[in-house]
Amino acid sequence: MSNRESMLVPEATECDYLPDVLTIFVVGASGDLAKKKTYPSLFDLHRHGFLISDKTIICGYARSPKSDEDFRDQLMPYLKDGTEEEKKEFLDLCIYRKGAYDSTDDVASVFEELKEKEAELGEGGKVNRLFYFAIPPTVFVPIGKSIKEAVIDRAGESVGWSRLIVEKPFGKDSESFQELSSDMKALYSEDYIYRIDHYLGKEMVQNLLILRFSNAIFEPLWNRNHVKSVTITFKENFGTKGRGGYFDSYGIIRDVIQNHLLQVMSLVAMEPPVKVTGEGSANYIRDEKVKVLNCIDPVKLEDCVLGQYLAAPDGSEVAYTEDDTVPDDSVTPTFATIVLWIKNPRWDGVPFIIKAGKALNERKADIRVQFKNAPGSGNLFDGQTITENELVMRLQPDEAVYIKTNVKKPGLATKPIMSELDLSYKERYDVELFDAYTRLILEVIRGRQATFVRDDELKASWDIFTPLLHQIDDGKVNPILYEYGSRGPPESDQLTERVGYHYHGGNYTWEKNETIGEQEI
Ligand SMILES: NC(=O)C1=CN([C@@H]2O[C@H](COP(=O)(O)OP(=O)(O)OC[C@H]3O[C@@H](n4cnc5c(N)ncnc54)[C@H](OP(=O)(O)O)[C@@H]3O)[C@@H](O)[C@H]2O)C=CC1
Ligand SMILES: O=C1O[C@H](COP(=O)(O)O)[C@@H](O)[C@H](O)[C@H]1O
Repeated sequence: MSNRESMLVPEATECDYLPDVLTIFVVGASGDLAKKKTYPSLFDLHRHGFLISDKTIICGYARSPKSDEDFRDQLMPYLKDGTEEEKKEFLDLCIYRKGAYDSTDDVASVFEELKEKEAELGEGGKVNRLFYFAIPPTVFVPIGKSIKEAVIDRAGESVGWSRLIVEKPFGKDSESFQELSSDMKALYSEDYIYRIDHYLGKEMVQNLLILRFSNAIFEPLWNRNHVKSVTITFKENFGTKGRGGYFDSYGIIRDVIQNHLLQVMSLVAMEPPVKVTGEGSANYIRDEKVKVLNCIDPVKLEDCVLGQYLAAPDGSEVAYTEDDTVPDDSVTPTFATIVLWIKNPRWDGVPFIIKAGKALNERKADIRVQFKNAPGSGNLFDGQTITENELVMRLQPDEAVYIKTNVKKPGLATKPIMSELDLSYKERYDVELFDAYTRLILEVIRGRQATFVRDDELKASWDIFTPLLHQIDDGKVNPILYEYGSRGPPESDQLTERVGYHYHGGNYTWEKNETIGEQEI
């Protein structure tokens, strides 16, 4: 058995749902998300043995008419990696039915057919049902109501669990979130609902709690006495790429900061939960995330820099406002650096810097914990440069954890240089890292809610950003313009420096698998 297989198999054997029939009902199956993420992830689960052909029904549901064959042809180009035979076997499981989202009758009539299939496959055994909402939030409640009346309320004794996966955006501010949340709560209790934030499914984000709490070396340092700043960065080297219509009414804060990056930050900053894995851990973890979010004051304008991208200097890329789907006078930010302050005994005074932008110089996401300088090091080393240690966890591309550390430059001189303790995943592990969606759908099937966002977490996160978002929506803040392909507005570096982040600049170069410099005597 290869290393790759050995890392997969124990997971498959943990799946106690496998003997039951599983019906997956994908609402919005004709849409972009379903094609690009939901179905490819279901395919991944199927070809790795997490979904069993003669126990699984996958039914797509949306308003447009389509035959099963047409639907399968549309999915085919999005299925990557597997063999043609694996693709065919998976697509044979996928059927498509048309219906309205607000029609209990339409959903009921599809389920009449599905119940027959379930009975055929189940041979009297148990049936579980997963409903995936790959739809805009405006239709969460209508389809939620139709499913409840047509399926959940009429579930017979053979039905085991029913679970709902819902996708962001969960509102646009505190008020719209509350409205959506109370409408959904009137239909479903919290244990039915799995709110996806795909950043929680990324390998390195899943690694955070293990790294923090299973190593004796980190937790004693993880506080205001030793940490100087924490930076969470998200950069994309492309613009809104035709998604300007959606993006313009959201902006970068609603698009990635209020959700993905704040989720990552709450895992970095929270107190240890009662349990990280096993029985009860989902609520223990989420309790701690909410607590830390509730210690953050709403963002003040002076703690943020907003930007919007211009065209590329060589003319190869157009400015944000030149996108046909964006109004010419839009002031929607495509870049933001925001400093958050956690008012609790662990973090009081430590800046948590969240930086996110589109059309920048590179694509990357990372977490950077910068530690304070070693006490007395200036004197000990005769004024030679000693730089602050940094623990960096790179989420993408190329997952890595490295600690920037001062060591003696190899050779005869006694000169400190910055080097790294380096764990690069590609070099260390021969294992397929699954897409975040694949991982998260499997977690839903296993009934593990820890990596899904609870209602009260969302409330707390909207409360942090809502006053700022309203100022932006009211046109009270003009973003600073930056060139496509740059690092964003220079004011961002000025802000991070002002709050205490120290950029090491030319003191450090990473030279993969190469020797460092000339030997000094
Ligand atoms: N295992 C591995 O794969 C390892 C890879 N490396 C690589 O080595 C390189 C250097 O690593 P590292 O030192 O961690 O990261 P960088 O030097 O790229 O950046 C460090 C931080 O400084 C910021 N920054 C960059 N330029 C400026 C500036 N002019 N003023 C203020 N802030 C600035 C960056 O912000 P911003 O992102 O916004 O530009 C980033 O947050 C990277 O490419 C890294 O991937 C290093 C160690 C191990
Ligand atoms: O949710 C979103 O995330 C993507 C970035 O996801 P990643 O996994 O590729 O980092 C972002 O491009 C998009 O604008 C946003 O809506």
